Amino acid sequence: MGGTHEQSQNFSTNPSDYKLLEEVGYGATATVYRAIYLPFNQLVAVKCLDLDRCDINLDDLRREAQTMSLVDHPNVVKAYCSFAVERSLWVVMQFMDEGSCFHLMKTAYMEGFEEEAIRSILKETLKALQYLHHHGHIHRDVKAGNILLGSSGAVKLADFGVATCLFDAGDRQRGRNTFVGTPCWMAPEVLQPSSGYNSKADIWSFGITALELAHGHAPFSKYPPMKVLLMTIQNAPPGLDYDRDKKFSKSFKEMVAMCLVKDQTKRPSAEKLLKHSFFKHVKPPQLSLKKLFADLPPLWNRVKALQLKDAAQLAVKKMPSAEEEAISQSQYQRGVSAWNFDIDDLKAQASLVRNDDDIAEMREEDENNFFTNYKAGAVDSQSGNGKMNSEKSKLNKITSQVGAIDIKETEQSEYLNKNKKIPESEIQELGFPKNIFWERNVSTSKATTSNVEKDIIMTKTKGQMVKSRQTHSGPLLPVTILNHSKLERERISTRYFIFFCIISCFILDSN
Ligand SMILES: Nc1ncnc2c1ncn2[C@@H]1O[C@H](COP(=O)(O)OP(=O)(O)OP(=O)(O)O)[C@@H](O)[C@H]1O
Repeated sequence: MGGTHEQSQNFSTNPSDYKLLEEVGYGATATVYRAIYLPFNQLVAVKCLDLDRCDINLDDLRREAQTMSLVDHPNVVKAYCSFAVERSLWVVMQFMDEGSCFHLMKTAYMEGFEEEAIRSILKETLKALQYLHHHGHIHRDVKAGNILLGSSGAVKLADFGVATCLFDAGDRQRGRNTFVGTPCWMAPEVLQPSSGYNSKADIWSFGITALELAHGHAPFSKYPPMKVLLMTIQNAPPGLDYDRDKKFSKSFKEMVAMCLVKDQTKRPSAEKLLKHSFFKHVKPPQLSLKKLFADLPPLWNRVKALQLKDAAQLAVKKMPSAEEEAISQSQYQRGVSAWNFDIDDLKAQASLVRNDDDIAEMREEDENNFFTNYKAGAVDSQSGNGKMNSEKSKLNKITSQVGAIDIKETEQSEYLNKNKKIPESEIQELGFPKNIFWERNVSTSKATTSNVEKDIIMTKTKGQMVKSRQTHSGPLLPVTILNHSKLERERISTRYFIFFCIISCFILDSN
């Protein structure tokens, strides 16, 4: 599949050849470490997939990882090898030292990037899609969390293949209370069992990703998955708004609108989209992207700070629904990922569809409250002194369950320490400008703040990964990627079930 663009020596499958350094990322099923491959003294990323969380078939997973190793394009993250280490699977890949666009936005660009940076990121991503589609593959998980950046300005699409397999084999077996993809990035035809989908579904996801990069969150991300499914089918496609998105160019708006056409046959191919005027006068990514990271601490400190923030938020939410919140956050983080759904959860969510506006409203207020209090009054312009006003009565109810969270500025770190035992020094040592997470969020619109919490990633424990006995290993072997007959069959039946749920909801709604 193309020429060699990166170092392609054989990497060993012996875990003791890899020295794991800091944690540089985490998703629903994996923790990613910066690591050194000792024989070559080369920096790599090691993605440790927790098989207990996934309950997957190792052979399926290895087949997908093998696919990744065959992909060879400057805009696709290269996987070197994979092997099992006790109850985890390690995937060794290129290290991208600025992490994902998703994490970068959560750290420092909560309202999204400027158009110039978006243009570069999208153009490089589109080149990756053009390559994959040309070779007959569908990525199926295009989203900001899977677009990785390097400090030199490199942009690479990640998670090709592995995620697909994981979600197929893992989630469905685990049943309720496990992770579910929120279908924010999912094309409408994926929900129509009769129509089938093809690479044009990636173009829809690409359009949604463009909106995610522009706003800091994907459209509909504040809603529960079932609601998103319904909105994707019923509503007009999301897009850049004439009024709200004045700062973006006409050609950007046009390009996004071309991707987000419900009729997949009317969507352009990646190749055609690359010729759109929006991508004509793009600066080299080295120029447009480098400045994004200019004043930021190293990736691992950013990731650690995000985890502390998550932990603090979960501490504030010590109430019966805290577990739900954690799941919800994970759902958002995980995204549409391979377009598979947890049937039991969808059933439960379907029964909530009528009330989810209330839920969303409550969450919005709750989130506003968190930031108001956590930032010690800097956000809540209405109350001035940080106390809640009558419009936030629902929130009062929540906070009374949580306990006193109306913290004064001087009490902020004390509060953190008391509730999560996070040393203040640890927060300061991360080297952030003061309140970096909130800098771009002060006095933002309600819509923006409301999505912050959804975008937060569940905190994960590092201790799950064991660096010991190797139980199953092997080099990556060439195999075909599209060999998912059993998985595909399951996927199709799942889609029929979803379709059935949706029809039921329509009937319920019309009654
Ligand atoms: N090669 C890499 N170099 C640097 N950081 C990486 C690399 N791969 C992944 N990451 C970081 O780790 C995060 C989680 O990785 P990944 O998305 O693969 O995990 P996951 O569990 O499959 O997530 P999800 O299920 O949410 O897609 C990414 O968002 C990114 O920030």
